[in-house]
Amino acid sequence: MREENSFYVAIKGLIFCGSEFLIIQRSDKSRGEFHYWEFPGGRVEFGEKPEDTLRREVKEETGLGIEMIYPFSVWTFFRESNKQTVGINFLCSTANQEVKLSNEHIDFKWIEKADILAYNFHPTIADDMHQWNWEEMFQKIKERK
Ligand SMILES: Nc1nc2c([nH]c(=O)n2[C@H]2C[C@H](O)[C@@H](COP(=O)(O)OP(=O)(O)OP(=O)(O)O)O2)c(=O)[nH]1
Repeated sequence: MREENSFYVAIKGLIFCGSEFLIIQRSDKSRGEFHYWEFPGGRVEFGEKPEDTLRREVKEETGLGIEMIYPFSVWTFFRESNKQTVGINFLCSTANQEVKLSNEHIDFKWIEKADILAYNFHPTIADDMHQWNWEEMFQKIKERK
């Protein structure tokens, strides 16, 4: 029998600390896309405000507290043909680089933008990253200091 369609909203954070931002590597316990690098965040639960989702997910996945700056991209992702996620990425900052991972991830790195090609992101994220307005994000981060 064909599985029902499902639909989620996800909020993810590009979290800067100084000129570096945080990437985390999915484990075997993730829902899919195993071992790819990604950005912290996750699905909105019913009744939740998106800002609260991001703070909750970032806390669960990394232990970090964040400041949210602005949403900079909107995306769509299909897992199989019947599970759609619509996502929003927020630029964020944090004062602290001490990360405590959950069992959904196996590694983390604080990297500079010049380093992204060294990491294996899911192709859909890798494609999107080239479209992001990095200049604008660096400017906003600089204004915060
Ligand atoms: N096109 C595009 N796809 C993205 C981006 N970020 C992002 O995680 N994805 C895709 C690839 C990820 O493996 C997938 C994760 O989807 P999801 O948030 O629903 O699933 P999850 O398993 O991480 O959810 P959760 O357990 O953390 O709640 O979404 C992005 O910026 N652009």
